[in-house]
Amino acid sequence: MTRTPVTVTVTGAAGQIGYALLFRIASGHLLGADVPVRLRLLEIPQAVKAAEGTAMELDDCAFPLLAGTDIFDDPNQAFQGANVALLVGARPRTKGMERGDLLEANGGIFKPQGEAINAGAADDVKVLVVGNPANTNALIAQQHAPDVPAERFTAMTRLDHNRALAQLSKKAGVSVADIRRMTIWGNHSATQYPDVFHAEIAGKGAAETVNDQSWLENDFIPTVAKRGAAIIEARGASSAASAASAAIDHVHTWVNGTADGDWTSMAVVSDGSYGVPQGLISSFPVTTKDGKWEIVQGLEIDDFSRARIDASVNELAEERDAVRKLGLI
Ligand SMILES: NC(=O)c1ccc[n+]([C@@H]2O[C@H](COP(=O)([O-])OP(=O)(O)OC[C@H]3O[C@@H](n4cnc5c(N)ncnc54)[C@H](O)[C@@H]3O)[C@@H](O)[C@H]2O)c1
Ligand SMILES: O=C(O)C[C@H](O)C(=O)O
Repeated sequence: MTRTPVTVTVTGAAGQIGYALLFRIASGHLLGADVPVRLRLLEIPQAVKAAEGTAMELDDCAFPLLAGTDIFDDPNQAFQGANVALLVGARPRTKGMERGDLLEANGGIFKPQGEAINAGAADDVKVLVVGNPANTNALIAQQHAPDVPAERFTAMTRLDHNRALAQLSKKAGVSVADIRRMTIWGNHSATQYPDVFHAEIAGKGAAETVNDQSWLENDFIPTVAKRGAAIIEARGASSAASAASAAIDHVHTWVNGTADGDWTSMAVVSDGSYGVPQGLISSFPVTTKDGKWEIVQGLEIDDFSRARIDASVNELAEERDAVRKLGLI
């Protein structure tokens, strides 16, 4: 193998998403089947031993693309030279706990991690925040990395996007591969707005094809938006394999590009598009090319969609104000 390995830092490596994620990164699903990777894992001191166990298993898989695994309990070391940073480690929401309660618990984690990325990551670093509340955690990290271009900080709504594809494909009796241009707007929370009004099924408008406004309003939107809570209720733990799979999809699409005529959903720093206040990390329809994303412009937003986008964006603004009050940004 002649190519220089890409350094991928994963936080929360000993957690349940970490366990579902690391093997797929090491086997080439994150960056491509010809791209060697070097893993740098970050855990809290109490979980380092468990991360070492996972690293032993990674060794035992004999992945040809895996150039090595190092484990740290210090963010400054873990993010050293990172080309891709997956910020997964956080406190997961447990039964009965609201996401808002997580702000204070998790905010403190993302400030030092942003600083460490600023200090030591590679010039081309791409950051994906998975740990909840993902959008606002990404904002905190981004605000503490002034030397890294803001557009390199993203948060994950790809799981919501994939959930929306799955629900629509079932309703329409088509494969997910037949659906294009799905959009998640706003926050990765129950206020998110999964929007099918620009989506297409086999080239035709998805909303017209389904032709069931009551299903869209009363079934599709709440099912997608509350799927995280439904998984917690059913499993007694938050989604892990599907979250890991979505993280792989997010970075793979960011690096390798969206298909012609299609887009994806990513929470990215707003430039004011669609009335989303500048600076908030909000989910938008985006295209990607050559490792860069762009917000899809010019979509018509009707009153139904406008109200839902505004509700989710208002929640993001409230979260931003709350972390500002806590001195986290
Ligand atoms: N954005 C999404 O779509 C999405 C989907 C599912 C889960 N999540 C979130 O992802 C996060 C991780 O979920 P999980 O199920 O893997 O949780 P988990 O509790 O199984 O694992 C979290 C891991 O993070 C570690 N950790 C805690 N603080 C850390 C720190 N400061 N630095 C490094 N590691 C740290 C913990 O030791 C633990 O091993 C949660 O916040 C969860 O809510 C997000
Ligand atoms: O922890 C959660 O809120 C659930 C998670 O974000 C999910 O969408 O599955």
